[in-house]
Formats: sequence, C-alpha cells, structure tokens
Amino acid sequence: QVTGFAIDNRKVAPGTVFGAFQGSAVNGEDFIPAAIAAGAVAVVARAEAQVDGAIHIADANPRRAFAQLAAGFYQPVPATLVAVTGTNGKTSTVEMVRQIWRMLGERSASIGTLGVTTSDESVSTGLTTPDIVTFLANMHGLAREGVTHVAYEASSHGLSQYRNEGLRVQAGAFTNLSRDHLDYHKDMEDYFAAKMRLFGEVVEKDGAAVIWADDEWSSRAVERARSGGLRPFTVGMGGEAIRLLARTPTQLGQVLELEWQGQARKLTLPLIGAYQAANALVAAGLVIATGSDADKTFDALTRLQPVRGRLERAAIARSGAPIYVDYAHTPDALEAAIAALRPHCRGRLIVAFGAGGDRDQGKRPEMGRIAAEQADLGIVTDDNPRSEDPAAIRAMIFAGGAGKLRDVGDRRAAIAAAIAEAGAQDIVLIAGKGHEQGQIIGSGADTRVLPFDDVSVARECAA
Ligand SMILES: CC(=O)N[C@H]1[C@@H](OP(=O)(O)OP(=O)(O)OC[C@H]2O[C@@H](n3ccc(=O)[nH]c3=O)[C@H](O)[C@@H]2O)O[C@H](CO)[C@@H](O)[C@@H]1O[C@H](C)C(=O)N[C@@H](C)C(=O)N[C@H](CCC(=O)O)C(=O)O
Ligand SMILES: Nc1ncnc2c1ncn2[C@@H]1O[C@H](COP(=O)(O)OP(=O)(O)OP(=O)(O)O)[C@@H](O)[C@H]1O
Ligand SMILES: N[C@H](CCC[C@H](N)C(=O)O)C(=O)O
Ligand SMILES: [Mg+2]
Repeated sequence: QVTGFAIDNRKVAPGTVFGAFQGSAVNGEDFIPAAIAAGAVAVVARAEAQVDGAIHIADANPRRAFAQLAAGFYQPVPATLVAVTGTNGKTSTVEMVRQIWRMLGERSASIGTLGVTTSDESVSTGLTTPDIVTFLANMHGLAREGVTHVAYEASSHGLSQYRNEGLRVQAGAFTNLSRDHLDYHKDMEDYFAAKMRLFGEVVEKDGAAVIWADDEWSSRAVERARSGGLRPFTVGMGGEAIRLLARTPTQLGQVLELEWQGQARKLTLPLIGAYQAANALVAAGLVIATGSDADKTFDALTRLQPVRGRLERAAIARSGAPIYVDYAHTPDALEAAIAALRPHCRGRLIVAFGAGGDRDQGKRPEMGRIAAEQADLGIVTDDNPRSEDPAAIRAMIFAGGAGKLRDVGDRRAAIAAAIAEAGAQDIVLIAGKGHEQGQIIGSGADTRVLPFDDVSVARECAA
C-alpha cells in the first residue's frame, strides 16, 4: 500500500516510495537504509544501488522513473498546464498567463519563483521549480481546490533534475537565453540543452512551443520544437504567429501594434519596457495556443497588473526622481531593465546593483561592464553573498568597468546613496533582488537570512 513519495529520507513515512538520486552535494543512495528503516516500501534507484528490505525499482535514469511513478499517484491535476523556460522572463510570463486566464474566467494558478500563486494567495516553495514531490503535490492540491489552469516555471536546474515530469503539458514557452548559471552548466550549449528538454521531453507531442522570435537562440529553439514533434508558435518582430510591428513607449506603458492572422491591431499595455512587452506577448501566445479566444486574450493584455519586483515603482524621492525595483540579476536582464527606463529618463540613470554569492562568477564583470556602459552612475553593492566574501564579489564586478561605478557594500547605504544622488530629472534603479525579502549570508548550517526588502528600504530612504 503506497501512501506517498519522497526524495529526502527525512520525509519518509510508512508506505512511502523513496527516490534515491545521486546529487551534486551528496549521494541519495547513501540514505536508502535510513529510508527503509523509516518505512519506505519501494526505492527507485540505479540498478547498482544496494536495496535491502524494500522493492528495488531499478532504472538507469531514476529521477525520470520516479517522476513518472509519482505523477500517477498525485492525480488528478489541473487539465490545462503550460511551462515557461528561458534565462529571464519566466516568473513574469507565468504570472501574466495566470492573470490573463483569470480575466477570461478560468480558475488559474502559477508556480515559480514567487511561489504557488492563486487569485487568493501566494505561498513560497523556496525554489523556482520546486522538487518533484512538492511540484506534483501542489498540482494535485490545486486541482482539488478547483484550479483548472496552471502556468509554471521550468528552470534549467529543474529540467536537468527532472523536477517537473510525468504530466500532460500542452504548451511550453522559450523566452530567451543568455549568460547565467555557468557554475552549474558546463557551457552555453549544455545550458541550452537543459532548457530544450522542455520541448524534447516535457511538453506532450503535438503540443505548442511558444517561442520569442527575436533572441539569438530562437531559431534553434524552433528547430528543437519541430524535431520534438511540437507546433512552433513564434511571437516578436520576427514572429509568424503574433508579429510585433511597432512599440511606442508612453508615460505609464506602451502602445503595441501587432499582426495576428493577417490583421493588424493596436493595444495599450499598461507596463513599461521592451522586455515586459516580450513577456506579455509570450504569455498571450501560451493562452491562445491552448485554446482561449484571441480577441479576449489581447483585450486582457490591456488590463495586466504589474508583476512584483519587476520594474516596480517603489517610491518617489524628495527630489522627484522615481525609484524602481527590478529583479535583474544577469547581464542581459540588467541591460533590459536599464533600456526599459532610458526612454523615461530626462536626466541621469543611477543603478544600485550587485551579484549573488555561490552563483556563476563569470556574470559579475559582465554586469559591471553593462552598468558602466549603459547607466550614468552604478553603485555596486551586496546581493545575497552566501558563503562568499562580499568585497571579493564586488571587486569582480569592478573588473568589468570601473569608470562610472562606486563601491558601497552595505545595501541600505547603497540605496540611500543612489537616492541622495538623484535630481528631479533622474531615475534610480535598484536591481537584483526584486521581490526577495532577505539578504542571505553564510551557507549550510550557518546560513542567516537578514530581513531586507528593496521596496521598503527605498521608501524609507525616500521619505
Ligand atoms: C544544485 C541544485 O539545484 N541542488 C538542488 C537539488 O540537489 P541535488 O539533487 O543535487 O541534491 P543533493 O543535495 O546533492 O542531494 C541528493 C539527494 O539526496 C537527498 N538527501 C539529502 C540529504 C539527506 O539527509 N537525505 C536525503 O535523502 C536529497 O533530497 C537529494 O534527492 O535538489 C535539492 C532537493 O530538491 C534542492 O534543495 C537543491 O537546491 C539547492 C538548495 C539550490 O540552491 N538550488 C538552486 C541553485 C536552484 O535549483 N535554482 C533553480 C534555478 C533558479 C533560476 O531560474 O535562476 C530553481 O529552480 O530554483
Ligand atoms: N524577456 C526578457 N528579456 C530580457 N530581460 C528580461 C526579460 N524578462 C525579464 N527580464 C529581466 O529579468 C529579471 C527577472 O525577470 P523574471 O523574474 O521574470 O525572470 P525569471 O526567468 O523568472 O528569473 P529566475 O531565473 O530568477 O527565476 C527582470 O526583473 C528583468 O530585469
Ligand atoms: N534564481 C536565481 C535568483 C538569483 C537572485 C539574486 N538575488 C541572487 O541571489 O543571486 C538564482 O538562484 O540564481
Ligand atoms: Mg523566476
């Protein structure tokens, strides 16, 4: 009698099926005896693993085998599922898909960096793509609450660790690919291959592949979608399904001119920045590709609410300068966030930013270079140093271009300095942490999370 599934022996109860996987920190096979002692009835593991006292379900790819078994247990799940991958824009896109569905009258939810979000609440899981058991249990829980439509984020870590498998996913989306996570993936090819598992293995055959057409990697994503038996649905200036003809920034948003099924249409998106237009169009593509009415979908775009921590206007400084908080934590994202604000800035664009510890180190000088080249003043500060020396992280950022950069380690002091610098015509951008609620210091058992919220700190400094 199976009572549940677990991939951590500490979560095993009598009747559990235990998945024992070789990880990047430890080998889960070492915990098989403890799992069986705690009542595991079966263990999914490689054939080489030693399993005594429970059924050994041997598979060369135990993560995949476990996911498929577990998916059969956590049924039913919502009928309409879509997944989004890409370096930047996953959270924004799944949140927009959730909002559009809701405006179309569907019971919808999203799962990703912001947690499990329904129209009533948002509950954090701690990861962008939660582990397979949390993922499936949440899908099942949402179905029991009556949710029928879910959009989720498929991170490259999640895809390469089979954290979201075994369900019928009708459409997948690819937003873009740029440098990130090269501490985990060998190189950009390896990173792209992990993302493309979404089209190759996760989305069901004949499903749709919504692809942002204007990225360097887009044509390869289209090829992968075709070879995986999916229907490409491209959006963007080079898009064949939804073509973006023109984009004109307005004070509080932008006017988009589009072509859909041979007809031109014009709509006002109440969000600024080319990147938010891109995410909104990918979101619309997912909704249309899974069967919703196109006219109603385009109409819903005009009523989208801002996504937390993504170009969120946090406060206005006493000088009159607007202060924006954005989750840009990659070079490409920093460039996109600065570009989004530039048309709205008559004076100087001042950016406070940093880079996370225990993460890809190569992105640090790139971020320094972009801030030095594209902003008028960059204040380099700390962003989740984790186990690393924060001064050393900042020094790596400075290696990318010191000219217009200033070093202020303490994040509150950096935000205060950026705001104090800003005159009436200037704009302040606080990048890297977006919605995050804490500064992570230390690692392992010594991890401390000091409460920190860029939006509240900006408001305090502006007051
Ligand atoms: C590098 C990475 O992704 N690690 C995640 C992954 O680890 P892993 O499979 O390599 O596992 P491991 O820690 O080596 O352990 C191996 C196995 O032993 C098990 N175990 C371990 C200890 C024990 O006492 N008992 C036990 O059974 C573990 O549950 C695991 O199944 O699986 C663990 C369990 O689900 C995750 O907690 C862990 O996330 C760590 C904390 C993490 O920081 N992950 C980040 C990098 C991450 O995943 N980020 C992505 C991308 C964000 C983005 O898009 O930018 C995300 O989706 O959030
Ligand atoms: N389509 C896009 N193109 C370029 N940059 C983008 C795009 N969408 C978002 N960004 C930038 O990336 C930041 C993070 O956006 P978002 O949270 O939607 O991405 P994500 O892919 O979910 O990130 P994570 O990998 O942390 O989960 C934004 O704050 C913005 O600076
Ligand atoms: N999902 C990303 C988030 C990074 C956010 C940034 N504030 C940092 O801590 O590096 C990661 O885990 O790499
Ligand atoms: Mg995200």
